[in-house]
Amino acid sequence: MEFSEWYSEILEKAEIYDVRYPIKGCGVYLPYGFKIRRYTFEIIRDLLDKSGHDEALFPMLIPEDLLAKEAEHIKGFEDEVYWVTHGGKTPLDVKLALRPTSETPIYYMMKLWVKVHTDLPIKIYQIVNTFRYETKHTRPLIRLREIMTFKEAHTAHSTKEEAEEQVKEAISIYKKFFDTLGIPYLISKRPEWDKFPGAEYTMAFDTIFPDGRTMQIATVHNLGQNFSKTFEIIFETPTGDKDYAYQTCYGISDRVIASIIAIHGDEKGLILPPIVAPIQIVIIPLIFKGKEDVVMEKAKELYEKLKDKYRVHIDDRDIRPGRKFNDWEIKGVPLRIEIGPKDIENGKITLFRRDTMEKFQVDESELEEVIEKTLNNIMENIKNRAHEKFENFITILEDINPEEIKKILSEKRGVVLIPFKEEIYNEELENKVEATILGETEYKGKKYIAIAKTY
Ligand SMILES: Nc1ncnc2c1ncn2[C@@H]1O[C@H](COS(=O)(=O)NC(=O)[C@@H](N)CS)[C@@H](O)[C@H]1O
Repeated sequence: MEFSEWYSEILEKAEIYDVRYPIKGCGVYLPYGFKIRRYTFEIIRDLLDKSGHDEALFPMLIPEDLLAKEAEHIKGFEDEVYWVTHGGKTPLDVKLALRPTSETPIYYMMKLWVKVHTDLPIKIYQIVNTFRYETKHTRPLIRLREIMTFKEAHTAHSTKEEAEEQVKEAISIYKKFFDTLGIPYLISKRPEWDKFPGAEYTMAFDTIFPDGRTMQIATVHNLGQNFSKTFEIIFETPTGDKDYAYQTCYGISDRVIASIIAIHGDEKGLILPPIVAPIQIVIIPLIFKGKEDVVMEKAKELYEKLKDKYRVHIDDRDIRPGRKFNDWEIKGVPLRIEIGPKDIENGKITLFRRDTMEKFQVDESELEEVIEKTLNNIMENIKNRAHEKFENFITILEDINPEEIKKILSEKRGVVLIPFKEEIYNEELENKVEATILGETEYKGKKYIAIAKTY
């Protein structure tokens, strides 16, 4: 089945997301999908909190003059901003933008907070919805008009060096985040013509979807003093001089959820990394006539034993076991316990792991140890599989050959790496190869220009 068809179907069949909301580019997180989102963003919250960031919350509405303050920024977003023009029947004297991203409201406030160098650094983030009137093809969780899970971090520093260090810290935080989820990535410095509006430079994480196209799943921007000069975020230095703050910002969105689904799934459905699985272990009682009680009793006993350590669920619906197996395989539940009368007699437990679809038996006495090992092994296995597929999508060429690059990108797809050469690194290279220049990247110790067809 073609990837985008598989992707749309799995969102519905695994009850993750409902696209039928009556606004294009907007959709609904169903409870199962919402839990995946919650566990996923708990990981990034934890990483940010443990590296000195504080979570905050800013208004969604931005007055027109504020949004337009930084020339590059508004130029980059003016075609994508949603405007509020009325309060009820009353026309507003100042149009209000629905935040496409929150540099302007946050930096307006930072001006009020920052006076002396000891007020710095500021390292805050928020996880909110943002709005972009995307004109390209919208896709659920991939290209939204209401970006429902937009984690944006914004920092301000008293030296250029510290801001540079912050960019490095943000990159390492995202590396840990995607490594924890088993999502492979290539880190590139975006070309000048494709950096974030108002930034000095943009570092981006791109992954490769099953259809061979790349997806930008995170970005880190060094803003220099562009915004602090516009917003007058001025501080007194230790020597009593005045200087403008040095800033960075970095963001991820629902695309992380889309990547978990797309990269780890198989033809059967989702395969969820245990760390984000709403149900990590599902217990299926195999009910045989006259043995209902003994089986249910054992199922409940196992549930009690596991429930404090794992997210475990007993599927006691009155339907055939095969139906239950199918439902939970589609939903990507990493581990299944099947419990029937014969097993109980022999003190055995049958386990099924979703990633390899293999069934195996263990003595009840070793169940907990085997569960812990198997869940860890599932994570390792799906991460290795994802990296293998990712590496297979990368083609290194000795030199630039537009025809060969076009051929690779239309047949094999993925990312083409050509040795970095300043003289060819410009916008017309994109036209020559009829693809996107992701940027300059380090790959296995060498510097390349990365080229791909992207989402
Ligand atoms: N329309 C969209 N739908 C879903 N995700 C999006 C959309 N537009 C951007 N993103 C994701 O949001 C991330 C951050 O967006 S951004 O424009 O690159 N950067 C910012 O807005 C900066 N303020 C850092 S938060 C992108 O890397 C991309 O992964």
